[in-house]
Amino acid sequence: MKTVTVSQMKQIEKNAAESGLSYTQMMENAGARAADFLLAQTPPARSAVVFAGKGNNAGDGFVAARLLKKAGCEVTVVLTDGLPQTADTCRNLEKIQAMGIPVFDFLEETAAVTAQLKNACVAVDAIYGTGFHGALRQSMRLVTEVLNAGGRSILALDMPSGVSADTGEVSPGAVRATWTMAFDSLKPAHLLEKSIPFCGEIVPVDIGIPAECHEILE
Ligand SMILES: NC(=O)C1=CN([C@@H]2O[C@H](COP(=O)(O)OP(=O)(O)OC[C@H]3O[C@@H](n4cnc5c(N)ncnc54)[C@H](OP(=O)(O)O)[C@@H]3O)[C@@H](O)[C@H]2O)[C@@H](O)CC1
Ligand SMILES: [K+]
Repeated sequence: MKTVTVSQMKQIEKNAAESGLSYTQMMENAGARAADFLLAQTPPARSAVVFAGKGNNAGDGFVAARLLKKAGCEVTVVLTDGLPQTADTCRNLEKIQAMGIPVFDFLEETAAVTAQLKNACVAVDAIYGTGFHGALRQSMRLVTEVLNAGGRSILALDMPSGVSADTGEVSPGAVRATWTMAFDSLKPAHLLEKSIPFCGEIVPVDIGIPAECHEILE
């Protein structure tokens, strides 16, 4: 798997979209790989709490939540940043709501979230992916503190939230993942000394982007 910057990744996704693989399908594939991974653990995940932000990273998390639920896993979703801001992510939130998956708002229902997390086998970090920049806000650090507490396994989607993909800069309060699933390509932060401890084990996954869409890198 190659290493690409965030802007190169955007170009690769654009090439994929132009070649017929929609952004919606890429999100579906990313979330499906995450669900498959958790179900393939020994023992398979029986309960999961998915922490979701407002960008496309959250959309991947909603897809994973839906597919985990379909496979019989008990799933709860926690919105950490209010309602989603991208069309695909909104559509995927609607789907999980239609399935009856409980959706909590972290700020309004912190106690309920903490209780759900206590009983969960695994947490999924779908707060920020490659779109993260700067530092985690103080209010978000309360979220990541709860997520990081308790010694439960954490699967970070694409990036642990609070880590900048291009530079590996780690914001105070960043998520400390057990595994980080790298979608399509590695990002610099997956390989940098300062961010590696926050990524845990890197799990590279194919989200269906054809090889020729990477030709900008040749
Ligand atoms: N392209 C695709 O279709 C595919 C993408 N995929 C997935 O999407 C991910 C990238 O998605 P994304 O570009 O939407 O960015 P994401 O990481 O969700 O976050 C953006 C949001 O966070 C916000 N924000 C950032 N920093 C912040 C801060 N310090 N404090 C507060 N807010 C902050 C930012 O706000 P803004 O910068 O606009 O102020 C914006 O609202 C990628 O990693 C992969 O998982 C896959 O599904 C495959 C198909
Ligand atoms: K993430």
